[in-house]
Amino acid sequence: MQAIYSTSAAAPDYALEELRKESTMGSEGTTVQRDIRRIDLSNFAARKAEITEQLWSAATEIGFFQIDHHGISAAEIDDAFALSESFFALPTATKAQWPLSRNAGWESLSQIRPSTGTADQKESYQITRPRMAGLWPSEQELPGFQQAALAFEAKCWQVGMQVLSCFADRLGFDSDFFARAHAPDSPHYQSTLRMLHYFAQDGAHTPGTWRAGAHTDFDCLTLLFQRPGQGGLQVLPGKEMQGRAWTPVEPAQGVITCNIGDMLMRWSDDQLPSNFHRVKHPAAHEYQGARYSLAFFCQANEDVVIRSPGGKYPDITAAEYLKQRISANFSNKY
Ligand SMILES: O=C(O)CCC(=O)C(=O)O
Ligand SMILES: [Fe+2]
Repeated sequence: MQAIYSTSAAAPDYALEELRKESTMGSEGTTVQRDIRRIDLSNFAARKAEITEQLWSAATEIGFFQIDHHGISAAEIDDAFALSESFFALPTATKAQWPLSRNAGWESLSQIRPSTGTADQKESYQITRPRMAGLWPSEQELPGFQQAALAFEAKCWQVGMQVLSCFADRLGFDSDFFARAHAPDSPHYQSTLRMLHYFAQDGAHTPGTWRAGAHTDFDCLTLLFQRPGQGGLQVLPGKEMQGRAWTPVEPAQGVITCNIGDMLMRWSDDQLPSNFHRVKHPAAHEYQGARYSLAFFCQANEDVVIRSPGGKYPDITAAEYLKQRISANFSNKY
């Protein structure tokens, strides 16, 4: 795979500070255990003030955290993984009918992170509601897929908006501010459900490659589902970024790992830090099989203007913001 970007002297001149930062993050670094906070969302309406305090301190101090009792059952998560596995089991020629464009459709070995300059060793299928014309498997190819995938996407949206409503309260916006900014019935909706399949490890990996190279997410908030036994995710807390000491996030049944993304970092005048994360190849003594994960990216609708309370950054529409980030990862895919 030809690298488009490298981290050498020829590194491109990125317009956004977020991209410049990312282009320096490709090195191996070290690993260190850190406590990963788990926040219980049960009885959300009655406990919202308490949950908000816990989310806010985890998000401002660290930038990633886990939630449980969030309203998506373990069985629903298992079903979503089964759906994703059935999709990736389709023949390559079938999946190639639905090529990725603007966060919708299928790609394989095509995402080149500014941090590494090499392609992630994975395939993914992304669902962005208004952009799916011609990109769904037919009922013959995968019966019930579209309906089940959209139902799961809607559940993720609900959870994402609950968490964001807590941040809205603390940022001085009204509680529904982010739900309006991510309104799913708008033609400008651009939140994305991403199914990911990291290939089984077949011998030693090519040096310099990653299952997913180090990056911060482009969005406001990411909900990430992992399968027990299929680890590899490592995170770097925003405030401790300079130390390059990565922390493994072990998968746990029913739990959602959450990241703050760059869009919300900007929207909060940097109060809520995004954090770098990556997916490493399994070590020789670890499970070598395929890894599946599911990510839901809360990305404000295209027509929404990102204007932070303190005005630290100039206004930018969510459309323009994502366009710059996606263009730096996928050549000609926006
Ligand atoms: O698969 C994972 O665990 C992480 C995926 C990820 O970080 C992404 O797609 O942005
Ligand atoms: Fe990510």
